Amino acid sequence: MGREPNLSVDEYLARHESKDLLRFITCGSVDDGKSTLLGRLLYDTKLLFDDQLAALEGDSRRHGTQNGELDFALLVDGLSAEREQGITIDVAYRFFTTERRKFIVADCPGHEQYTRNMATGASTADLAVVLIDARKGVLTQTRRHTYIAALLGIRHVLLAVNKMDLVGYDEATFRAIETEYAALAAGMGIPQVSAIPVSALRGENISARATAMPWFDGPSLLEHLETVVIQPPARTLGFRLPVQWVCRPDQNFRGYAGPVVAGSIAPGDEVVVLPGGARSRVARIVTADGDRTQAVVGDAVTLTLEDERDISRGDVIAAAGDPPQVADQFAAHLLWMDEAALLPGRGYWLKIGTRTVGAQVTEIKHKVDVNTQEELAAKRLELNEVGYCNLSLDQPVAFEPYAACRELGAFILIDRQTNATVGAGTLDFALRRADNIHWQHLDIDRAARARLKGQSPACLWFTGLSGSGKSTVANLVEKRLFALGRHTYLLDGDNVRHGLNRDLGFTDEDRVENIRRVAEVAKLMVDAGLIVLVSFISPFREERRMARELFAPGEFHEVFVDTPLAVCEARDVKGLYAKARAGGIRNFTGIDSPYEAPEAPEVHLHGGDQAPEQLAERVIRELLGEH
Ligand SMILES: Nc1ncnc2c1ncn2[C@@H]1O[C@H](COP(=O)(O)OS(=O)(=O)O)[C@@H](OP(=O)(O)O)[C@H]1O
Ligand SMILES: Nc1ncnc2c1ncn2[C@@H]1O[C@H](COP(=O)(O)OP(=O)(O)O)[C@@H](O)[C@H]1O
Repeated sequence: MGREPNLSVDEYLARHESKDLLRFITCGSVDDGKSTLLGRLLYDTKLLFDDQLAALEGDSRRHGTQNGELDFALLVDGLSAEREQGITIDVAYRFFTTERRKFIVADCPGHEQYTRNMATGASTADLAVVLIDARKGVLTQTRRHTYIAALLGIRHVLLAVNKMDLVGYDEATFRAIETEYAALAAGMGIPQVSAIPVSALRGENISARATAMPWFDGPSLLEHLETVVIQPPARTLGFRLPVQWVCRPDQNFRGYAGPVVAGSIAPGDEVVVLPGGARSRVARIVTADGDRTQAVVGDAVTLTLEDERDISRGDVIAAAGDPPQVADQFAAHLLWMDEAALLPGRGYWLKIGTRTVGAQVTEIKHKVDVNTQEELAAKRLELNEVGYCNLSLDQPVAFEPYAACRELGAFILIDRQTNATVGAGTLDFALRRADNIHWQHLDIDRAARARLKGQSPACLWFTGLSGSGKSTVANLVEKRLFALGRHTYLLDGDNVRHGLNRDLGFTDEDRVENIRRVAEVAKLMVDAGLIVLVSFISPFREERRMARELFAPGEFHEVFVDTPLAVCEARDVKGLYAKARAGGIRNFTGIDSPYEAPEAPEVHLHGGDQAPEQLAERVIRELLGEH
């Protein structure tokens, strides 16, 4: 048992390579006796110490592509990519081993504020140990833990009914909890539950069978962990390999390296590369130990193909006869992990497999109360909340429903500005809505329209606090352009909010949608050949970036009307600042709603220092290129 001291990591890996690996998560709180249970388990099996685990992690990352099953990269990959992204979600991974199996246990705190930690641990786990205090029975947190485990695709639960010593090792108490929990788990789609009565404190039924509970003839907790058979999902998929990198050591060799996440492959097999759709056959399966005649799930290999194909990181190489679907719109569960709420319509990076694409949540169908599984209406998701959402990606990706394949069905969302992992989710199915809508080709194109008007279409995007002078300056600029014979249109926040956007208020999510719509309108108008002036507070950097990306390079000019809050407040033409200060308006920009100043605007106007005419002149010079 355990790891003999003085054994090098390489020797250790070699010796234990052949044993299979069980990843599990422990759910429960300190009060349930989780620490005692884990402590005892690790003590009884003479755990591998944490610093050695750290060394092992480092080592297996260096040797990462070798065919070893002991791929610790998985610990930091998948949903825990937040490490790469620079935020730490506290999940303690422990490693131990017995004669029969190797184990990785993710020990996550149990309270509701740690839901995201639990999800991180659960995302790579095969089994969950759910702890219950025999005196308390099934609690709200039991429901929550089971729901998160089920959401993250865990199909096996070991229900450890702990503190049996405190209920006199009473069988009826145990059976009642077992029955109640079985119904709960079945309702959440967990097919396999094994209940075991234990006393972590007394060591009853932990590694050795209990003597105090002769009525229980099942295995001890450790025996169960050592012997439980983890069934793969029902449908066995064809070959899938997400390309991690393209290996080109010289002109003669081009290999595609990555993990085999489903199926198997042999030289000569026909493959398709997705999302592009190119086809070829496998020429060689290359590993550090030489060529192979076959690669199967769990292997990390490098493939070469018979034909030269344009393949890059993020593509999926798949069995030609049984490929995954490709789509850009999905229904998905999403667990929000960031202090700042998820805002539908905002752009995030989405990472699935080895691919990263731009993405938006287009709609929150409902959020799910993690404690009761009640479905509630929601316009945003706060930290640790779960929502069922529609997702829209900027480009199509190859995917599998999470229930069929975790590696191609799990995704994370990354904030585009901070690079932090802000959400993690599971794809349910592709939405077919966009399939039958094609971009209509028009013979009169934007260049033709612009030529007729004799001007270069552009978007002048004014941003700044309320009262900063956006409308005043934009208005002057439009008059000047009009006098010069230019075709223009001014979109003003106050006006657009009376019509197109009359359904929107001033919450963060409504402002995101406000800006998204007006940016799309501005884009159409630029397409029509106009010089469009947009005058909206547009307080968030992310949405201004989104607007900018809708236009061709050089077409979008961000004009920051930088007037100090005190000046705007002193002007207070509409009396709104006074109202906001008095508490009469909530979410007022600059008072109790943020304004994120532009970092690199094309034009930076100091609205408190210069007259509107001078400011307008600077904008005209920027637009007409007379600097
Ligand atoms: N809570 C709150 N916060 C900010 N502004 C408020 C608010 N409530 C009403 N108003 C008035 O609405 C105008 C801003 O609308 P916008 O569409 O430009 O705002 S945003 O871009 O969606 O943030 C803004 O007009 P301007 O003064 O022209 O900027 C205000 O007059
Ligand atoms: N550069 C400036 N100097 C002095 N007053 C200004 C200047 N720009 C605008 N104002 C005045 O400030 C008030 C608010 O301007 P407005 O254009 O309505 O701001 P916004 O559209 O950003 O809310 C108006 O009364 C306007 O006359």
